[in-house]
Amino acid sequence: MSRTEEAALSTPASAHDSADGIAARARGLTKAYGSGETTVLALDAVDVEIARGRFTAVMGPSGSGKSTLMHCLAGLDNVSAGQVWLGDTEITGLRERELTRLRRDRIGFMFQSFNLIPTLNAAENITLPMDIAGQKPDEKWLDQVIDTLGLRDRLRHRPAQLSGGQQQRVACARALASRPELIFADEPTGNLDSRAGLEVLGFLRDAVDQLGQTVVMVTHDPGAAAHSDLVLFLGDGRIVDEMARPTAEAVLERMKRFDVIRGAADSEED
Ligand SMILES: Nc1ncnc2c1ncn2[C@@H]1O[C@H](COP(=O)(O)OP(=O)(O)OP(=O)(O)O)[C@@H](O)[C@H]1O
Repeated sequence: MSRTEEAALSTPASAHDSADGIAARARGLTKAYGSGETTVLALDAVDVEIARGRFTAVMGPSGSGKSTLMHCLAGLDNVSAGQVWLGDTEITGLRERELTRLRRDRIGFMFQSFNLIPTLNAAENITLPMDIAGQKPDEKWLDQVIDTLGLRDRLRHRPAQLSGGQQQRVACARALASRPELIFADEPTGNLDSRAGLEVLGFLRDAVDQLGQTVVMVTHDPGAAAHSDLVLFLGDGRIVDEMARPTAEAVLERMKRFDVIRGAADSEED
């Protein structure tokens, strides 16, 4: 392991927050679905920067554009207008093959459904994306991820022999295994009971604080968002607010204001 890598492993998140510490960026990001009268503007000229080495949560009412934002930032979906960069690479305009390689090499994904392969054990599931890509895992890094996630004594177990929380931890380790520049997590606690959910949030937090990773998490849960460094609030396809060092109470209060606006709009329609 190089000195820089060693330093990155032991450097607190704040030290990663340098002027050039932008993991992903969008300018004028616009995404429309459909055409003509049925067009839905899911993202409306969004400007956003995702700080490197930080944990960012994305919240907002249902249909506000959270998943679309995540998909466009991750190059999973093409944009209608605007530009997206991953680090210094502009991904808007890349061909599908280049995008696939970029996603594989530089991005980790965690979804609500763990997407583990039932016939493979935990260790095999963790390294599967790298095996498919023909990459050799950095064993020291992998060891650290496995220990941080407390999976050492579960590596030979198949998904069916693991609890929901343990399965999500395996999915978390899989997302971290190739040491991606950016991890996108879409409702990673959505299918877990509150204890297992808390565990996974703790591990995402550790991935940022102890491993220097960058995490972007879409969530509906103010308690989950409280584990992040910064919450971005989306409303009708725009970033309408942000909150640093969030608490569950403050996030809940902010979310209630969306309900008030929605309630007023509904009564106008009546
Ligand atoms: N494939 C699609 N075709 C048409 N409209 C879509 C498509 N995907 C999303 N939309 C619309 O775009 C808007 C934003 O959707 P998106 O899934 O990003 O919202 P969200 O904030 O993630 O919602 P939720 O919290 O309910 O998951 C919604 O109005 C949705 O109906």
